[in-house]
Amino acid sequence: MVTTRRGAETWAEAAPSTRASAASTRPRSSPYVPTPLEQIGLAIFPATLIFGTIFSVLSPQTRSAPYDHVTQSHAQDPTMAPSYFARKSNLFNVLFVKQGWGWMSLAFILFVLLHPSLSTQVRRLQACVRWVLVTACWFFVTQWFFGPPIIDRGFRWTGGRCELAEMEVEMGDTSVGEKVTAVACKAAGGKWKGGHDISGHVFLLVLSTAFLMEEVGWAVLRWANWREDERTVVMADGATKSANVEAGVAAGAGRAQSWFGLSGKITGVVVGLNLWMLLMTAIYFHTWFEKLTGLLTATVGFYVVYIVPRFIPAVRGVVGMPGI
Ligand SMILES: CCCCCCCC/C=C\CCCCCCCC(=O)SCCNC(=O)CCNC(=O)[C@H](O)C(C)(C)COP(=O)(O)O
Ligand SMILES: Nc1ncnc2c1ncn2[C@@H]1O[C@H](COP(=O)(O)O)[C@@H](OP(=O)(O)O)[C@H]1O
Repeated sequence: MVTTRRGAETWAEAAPSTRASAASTRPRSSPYVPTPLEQIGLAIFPATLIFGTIFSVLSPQTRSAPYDHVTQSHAQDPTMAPSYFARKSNLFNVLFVKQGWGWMSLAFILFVLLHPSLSTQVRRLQACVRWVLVTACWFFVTQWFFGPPIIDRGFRWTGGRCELAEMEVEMGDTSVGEKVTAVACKAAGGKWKGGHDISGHVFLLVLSTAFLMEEVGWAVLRWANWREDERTVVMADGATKSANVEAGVAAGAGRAQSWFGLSGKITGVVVGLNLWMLLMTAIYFHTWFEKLTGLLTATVGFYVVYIVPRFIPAVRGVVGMPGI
């Protein structure tokens, strides 16, 4: 942990050798795990899921509402649902989460275009490369993975299938059982039943929030030099150094300006709504184990895009690091 703070001017004016030696004398966090500050940010996700799950068990209103394990939800009738947020048709779900990757991407694009900390083309390009990587991760897990997405493949691997609806049985239609995606199954009138259904909502909300926290958080933190960078990286010669040694812009360069800007504030709204909806999913939907696997799947994507580059210089050369 850093014990001293430098003014923007001091840091910017210091000779590179002075900066490098200051960096090398600091106690280091490991490049293989998130920094202590990141750990606090990331702990919000399991804490929200644990709190929501405990709340759902303790709340008399939620406990007494009928729950259907096939649809992963409480009774949807407005008179029986334990809350407006327990209904899949709630506007925050339909307009926000169901288009969640779009909203996150919009906030991110605005930040990349408008925030002065991303002033160079290289920084913008590397931020976009990281967006493409997390988007590919989202796409493979929830939309398509050389056929059905990973969530639907996992459901089938764990014994799930599309169960025939009554009408299809009467009509002798057995093709419904062979549907390999949840969407196709439900559209054909079947029930997507019997397997482990990784929570797509938990996955999407955690990955998109962690992405915005990394991209906007580190950029703003270095821009304002509000707190000194704790990240460390493994160099090509194997030495571990502060990420600052690779920084193109001095920490604190924007100290005198607005730290977040309009785009940073928009990101804050998206992050706030994401966390609220994560809490709602935690309280009203899915089993605790499906929420946990949603969280773990998002954690793998986060680790690959944000931690792996810290200890593999060649990867870092392509994807860069936020704020550096
Ligand atoms: C060799 C092949 C290589 C392929 C490489 C693929 C790389 C993928 C990269 C990009 C492709 C996609 C481009 C995406 C552009 C992004 C723009 C958007 O954001 S799309 C519009 C908004 N749509 C969404 O946000 C949908 C979000 N919803 C979901 O993901 C799901 O509905 C859910 C996870 C919320 C859960 O669904 P549910 O049905 O279970 O409730
Ligand atoms: N916070 C939330 N608000 C409303 N519906 C939610 C929700 N979290 C999950 N759901 C619903 O619960 C089901 C399982 O979600 P997921 O697997 O993505 O976590 C989905 O139903 P539908 O697919 O019928 O819309 C989804 O819409």
